[in-house]
Amino acid sequence: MQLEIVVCLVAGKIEDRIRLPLDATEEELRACLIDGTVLCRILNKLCPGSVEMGGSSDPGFANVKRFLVAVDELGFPRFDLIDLEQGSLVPVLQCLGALKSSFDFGFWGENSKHLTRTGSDLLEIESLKGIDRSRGDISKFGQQCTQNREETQGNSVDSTSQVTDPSADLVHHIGQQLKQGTFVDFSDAKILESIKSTSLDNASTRSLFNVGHKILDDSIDRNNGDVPHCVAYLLRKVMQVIEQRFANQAVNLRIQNNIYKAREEKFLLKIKVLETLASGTTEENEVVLKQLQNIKLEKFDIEEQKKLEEEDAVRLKEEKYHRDSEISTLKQELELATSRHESYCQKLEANAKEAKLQLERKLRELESILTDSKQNQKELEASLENESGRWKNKERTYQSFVTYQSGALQELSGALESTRHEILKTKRSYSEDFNYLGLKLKGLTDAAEKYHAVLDENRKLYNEVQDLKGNIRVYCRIRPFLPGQSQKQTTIEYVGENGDLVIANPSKQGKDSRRLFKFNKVFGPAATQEDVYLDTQPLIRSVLDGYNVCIFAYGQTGSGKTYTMTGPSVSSTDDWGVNYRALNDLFQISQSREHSIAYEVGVQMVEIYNEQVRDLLSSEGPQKRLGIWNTTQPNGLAVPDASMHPVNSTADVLKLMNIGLMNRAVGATALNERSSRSHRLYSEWRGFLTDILLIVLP
Ligand SMILES: Nc1ncnc2c1ncn2[C@@H]1O[C@H](COP(=O)(O)OP(=O)(O)OP(=O)(O)O)[C@@H](O)[C@H]1O
Repeated sequence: MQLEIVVCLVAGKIEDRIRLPLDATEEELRACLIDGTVLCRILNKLCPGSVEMGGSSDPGFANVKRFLVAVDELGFPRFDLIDLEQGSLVPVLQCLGALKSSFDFGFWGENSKHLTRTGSDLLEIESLKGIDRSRGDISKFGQQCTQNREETQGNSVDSTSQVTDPSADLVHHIGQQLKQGTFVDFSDAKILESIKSTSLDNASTRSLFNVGHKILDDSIDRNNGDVPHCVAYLLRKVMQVIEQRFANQAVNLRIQNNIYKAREEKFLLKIKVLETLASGTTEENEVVLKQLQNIKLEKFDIEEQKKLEEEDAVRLKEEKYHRDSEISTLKQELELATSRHESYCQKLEANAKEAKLQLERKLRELESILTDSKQNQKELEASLENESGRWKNKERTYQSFVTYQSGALQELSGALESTRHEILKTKRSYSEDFNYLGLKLKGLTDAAEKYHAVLDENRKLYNEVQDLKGNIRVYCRIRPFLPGQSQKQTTIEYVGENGDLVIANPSKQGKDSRRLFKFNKVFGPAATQEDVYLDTQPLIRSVLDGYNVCIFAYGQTGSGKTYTMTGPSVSSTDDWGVNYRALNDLFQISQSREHSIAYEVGVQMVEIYNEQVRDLLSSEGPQKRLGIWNTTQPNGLAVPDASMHPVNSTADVLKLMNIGLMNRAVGATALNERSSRSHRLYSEWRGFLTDILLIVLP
């Protein structure tokens, strides 16, 4: 393949042939085009006079610069000088491709027609499209040219239509994206990029119409009536390119028209000259005739050419008419699409506003949540810090504790070792002592046996002393006047140390006006609870030695029986009466003897009222009567039928007494009426015995 064909193609005739081999490299092509002469010639042949060409001796790249200025003015894609100098040749080839495309379209009028006749050469330019533009592979370009030549040999103008259109890729690309709906997602910048990358300006007008149709067909196929913004933009771009081309074409037609008019005037002038010559000499006429024949021949050629051009003009007009109608249809569709697109845009804007509001609301919510979270985080961090501080303190404490313990352990193990030695030593001495003590123990056992015998003797003697003191002892306690009785006259005239008591009876005269009573001891009004108990205490030991003991209080109502036997209050031990003190001693002595003797203590609580005996601790209730009180019965005051309750401490007795007292209160009737035999004994002295309490120890 030779580049000269490119030159021939656009120049119409071969001048300054520059030969390039078929497998020309990129550098060979660059060397061919570098001075700009070839480029200027191509452009001048396409559009005569569009570039003023300097000589090949012009300094620098003057011709290239002129070519680029002219290309800019004509609205073709350009390339930079640097591309031709050392960069990629792809932009250069794209520029030539655009020139060729405009040629296809017949944009260049006369020249284009000339060129269309050189169909095979045209294919060489077509082969420019065969270059892998992205890689600028020139060798491929050569092979493609050869291939195209072979394929299209014998074909003329029509073969151009079979050659791949540069914008076919664009149509296919746009169709694919419309089908996939990916255009909808494109931004304007992306669409622009896409349009640039697919060389919309280089596309043929037919292809641009195809693009328009494709967009509209796909828009109808998609059935939703909406034309995406980017598609509308592309459509507008296509329309602009087509309009620009038609405008350029109209300008060109006007230029050609002017050229034709000038030529016509020139021919008319020539005809006039010929007519003038017709009236001249024969020699002159022969010369003129020869010239005339030449002119006729020339005229015939011109007429032929004119006829062809007229046909072209008609064809172009028709084509223009069709394209005008297509343009108006496209414009209408474009307007429709624009209005749809605007409404779609408005809808989108409304949606976007709503979405923005929602997002702002969500953002506020999220911000508040974030603030809360930060607060929580701070609190958690603070508590974590406290906790970790606490745990560190604990750790330190435990650490020191462990250190201390391990020290103590070491000490203990040392002590254990020494103790072990000590034990062994002690064991040895113990066995020695044991043998020694065994002997001693035998002596002690003998002594203990003797001691028990002595103890029994002692006990016997003690109880004999108690007997000697009297089996029945009667004590008298004088109750002090109660509050409010201070004005009362006392009936006690004399209290003897030996137990004598003289009572005065003011109602009687003479010898009967006073009477002497003899007791074991008389306690005065100032005697304490302890004083009263001291005489009773030795008898408690006799109880534990197996003797029967009975302590009871006898006296008129209000004489102080309960006070003496129980006490005014239980809370203070000083107030305790005979009962509590006796029980306390009973348990103390029994505990002190527990190693040698086991005692069982039981409690009965009965009430004798109107000679009727009632069991106050009976499980059958306080109303249970045990029979008639009879002082002559063999058991004396003991009541074998009353229930017995085992006790181990004074507290147990107190509990039982509370129960008994409660039962007594529940069962008591007509307490005020007293007619017991005992009362009758002292009825004679009732009036003046109210301050006397008898304590009887049988
Ligand atoms: N030695 C005393 N010192 C001070 N107050 C006493 C003394 N003896 C009795 N009293 C008081 O006299 C009042 C009557 O005493 P107490 O209830 O003991 O009589 P009682 O003989 O038990 O009467 P009853 O037969 O009606 O039960 C009580 O208020 C008591 O505190």
